[in-house]
Amino acid sequence: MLRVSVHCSPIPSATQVTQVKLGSGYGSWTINYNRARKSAWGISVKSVKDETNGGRSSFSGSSRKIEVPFEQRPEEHPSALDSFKDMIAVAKGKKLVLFLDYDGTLSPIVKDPDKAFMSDAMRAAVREVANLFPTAIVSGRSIDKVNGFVKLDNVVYAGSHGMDIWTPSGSLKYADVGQHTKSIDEQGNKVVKFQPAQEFLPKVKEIIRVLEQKINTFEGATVEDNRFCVSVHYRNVKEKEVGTLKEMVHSTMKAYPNFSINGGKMVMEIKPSINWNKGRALEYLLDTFGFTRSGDVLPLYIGDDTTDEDAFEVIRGLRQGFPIIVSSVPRDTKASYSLRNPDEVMDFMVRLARWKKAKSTA
Ligand SMILES: O=P(O)(O)OC[C@H]1O[C@H](O[C@H]2O[C@H](CO)[C@@H](O)[C@H](O)[C@H]2O)[C@H](O)[C@@H](O)[C@@H]1O
Repeated sequence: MLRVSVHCSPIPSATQVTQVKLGSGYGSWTINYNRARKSAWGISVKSVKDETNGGRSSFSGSSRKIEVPFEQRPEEHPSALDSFKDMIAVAKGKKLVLFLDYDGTLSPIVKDPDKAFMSDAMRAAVREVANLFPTAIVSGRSIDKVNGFVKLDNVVYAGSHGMDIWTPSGSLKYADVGQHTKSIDEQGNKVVKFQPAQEFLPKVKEIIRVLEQKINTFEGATVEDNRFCVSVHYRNVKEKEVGTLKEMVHSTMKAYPNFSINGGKMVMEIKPSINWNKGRALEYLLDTFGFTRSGDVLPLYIGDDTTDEDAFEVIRGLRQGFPIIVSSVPRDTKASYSLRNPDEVMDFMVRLARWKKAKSTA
């Protein structure tokens, strides 16, 4: 008899995994979920024990992630492409505002963060929607970097996970939260910069210096300066060294109690511990776009990573709008819709633009 131990994140209730089937050999697994539960995602097989064989483990080593085909996507996160008609029916007569994350949303995830370029076709799609709807790019990167990738001047940018927002007008409503600085950009346009983590800048620079020295012993590890935040990348670090690298970062950061560490896609995101995130950035931007307390605004946020969840949560709280997760596998998320990858994001934007133009012509 084979007994399979499954590791789940988060830990499921006994009824959550309803059936486990083994395929031929130990490499093929089918796990059926209890779809009534929303959070049974991210299941991985930890071990297989053959009880006829003295209980010896037949599969060992690191746990194997089970990728559940998206066809099994629970209905509460339907495809935004398949649901397009329903979504535009809701959007009729309302004002759509677009928020787009960068890495993993507009550009595919690649090994080298400096080479996460977006395609020309994607840029054309973003330019097009931004001509039709107020559009913001909300990224964990520094504004300079994300601007360098996107290269569009008809969008507004929020970098450093929303801790650096550049808009034409700023929002006086948030004056007590952070500093507004007026300046002129390279094209000669007026820019108001909102930077609620200004005071942390010297410490951020210090953290970068310290971590850059310490990661030298970890081949493949890099530290990315995201201006008000720091990313420690371990995508290219040997698997067996990742744990030690993470411990090193956690122990280094004990000297900086005013900062927090969050996990992302093979990255540790270090951020000032202030009550500000991509969700609050979304609220700020809605305000600068002129939609505070507007009952007919529909924020549409597309993002792929953990820090985007704050924005999904805000949209859910507003009870109006579309939070969309980009993922090829089911995930535990606060999003209501899903798209599998940046190609689907592009298709979605193209359809959105086509719909808006057809509607305007009509
Ligand atoms: O908010 P985002 O725009 O999605 O930024 C989040 C982080 O994205 C980048 O890292 C991720 O993408 C890299 C390029 O594809 C990939 O190599 C890395 O493993 C991913 O974690 C960026 O480099 C980080 O600084 C951002 O915080």
